[in-house]
Amino acid sequence: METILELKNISKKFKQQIALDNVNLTIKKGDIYGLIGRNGAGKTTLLKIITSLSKQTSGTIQLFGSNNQKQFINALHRTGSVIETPVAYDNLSAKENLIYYSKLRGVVDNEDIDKMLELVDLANVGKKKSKHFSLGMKQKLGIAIALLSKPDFLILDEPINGLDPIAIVEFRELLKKLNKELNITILISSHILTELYHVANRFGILNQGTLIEELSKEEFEALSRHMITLQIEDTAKTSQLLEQYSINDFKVISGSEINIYDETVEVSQLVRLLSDENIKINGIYKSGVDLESHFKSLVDGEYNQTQMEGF
Ligand SMILES: Nc1ncnc2c1ncn2[C@@H]1O[C@H](COP(=O)(O)OP(=O)(O)OP(=O)(O)O)[C@@H](O)[C@H]1O
Repeated sequence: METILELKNISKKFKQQIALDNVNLTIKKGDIYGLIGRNGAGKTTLLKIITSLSKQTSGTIQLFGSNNQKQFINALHRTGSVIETPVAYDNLSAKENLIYYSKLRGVVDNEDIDKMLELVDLANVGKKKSKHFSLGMKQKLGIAIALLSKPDFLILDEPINGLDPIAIVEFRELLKKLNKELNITILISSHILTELYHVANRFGILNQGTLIEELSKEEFEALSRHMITLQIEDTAKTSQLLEQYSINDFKVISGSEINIYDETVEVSQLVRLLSDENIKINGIYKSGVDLESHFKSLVDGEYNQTQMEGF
């Protein structure tokens, strides 16, 4: 899969303050990459560096495989972004804003503008000035402006911030549509993990300027699953027994431990099964980690694993 963005050892210092510390990150074509971090983690600084609004103190950026400054600038033309302040003009309507920006960028095509308004669901707002738009509408207009030059890569800084729940759902649908139908790779930041969880396929967790973890959606899903951990002496016999009782969603972790992910299985049922077969149980407990807890554990060093039953 083509690499769209590769950051190598990106660092940024503001006088004595280190805002980014050796960030390495790769985004592949087709990704919706969620960059998660608390306020002040360095998200905006990183996105500004990628889009050349700010210069890194050290490290390299490859955008669409660029190997020099000229190629990087060309690659930037394939990138659209909405970072920090909304760019729309308050006294212009959605359509007038798009006409203004398309003229500015030399890409005037009224048909395209109408399509764009339709795409972001602003086709019916008529002459309403953008200063009277809701936050969600302003965000959509910002995206429409960024899409005017038909980018292959879209960078959005906290676009979900402050939206109401319905606007969040609509916004996620829009991002999925851009990704699936227009093949746009997306980098999106947020300080709320669950906001990105439903839309992104890969995640990077930024904490105090350091990218502390990169995870795929599947890895996150595996983490958030609830499970029963069995500590027994005979994992082979236990595995056979589980299968015999159609409990197939389990994993042998070591010679003495099995994790069972099937949420319909009860601890008491397992104890009975194993006792009937004279399999010695050294320990059995239920555990689970939700996403926000995992995020918190990474940034705070606390791990919210609950031991509910054990002996
Ligand atoms: N121009 C600047 N001068 C000095 N320090 C800065 C500047 N821009 C950012 N910083 C500092 O760098 C750190 C990272 O800031 P940044 O805005 O990138 O974080 P963020 O993750 O985007 O946070 P938020 O979610 O609050 O926008 C912060 O400590 C911030 O104070």
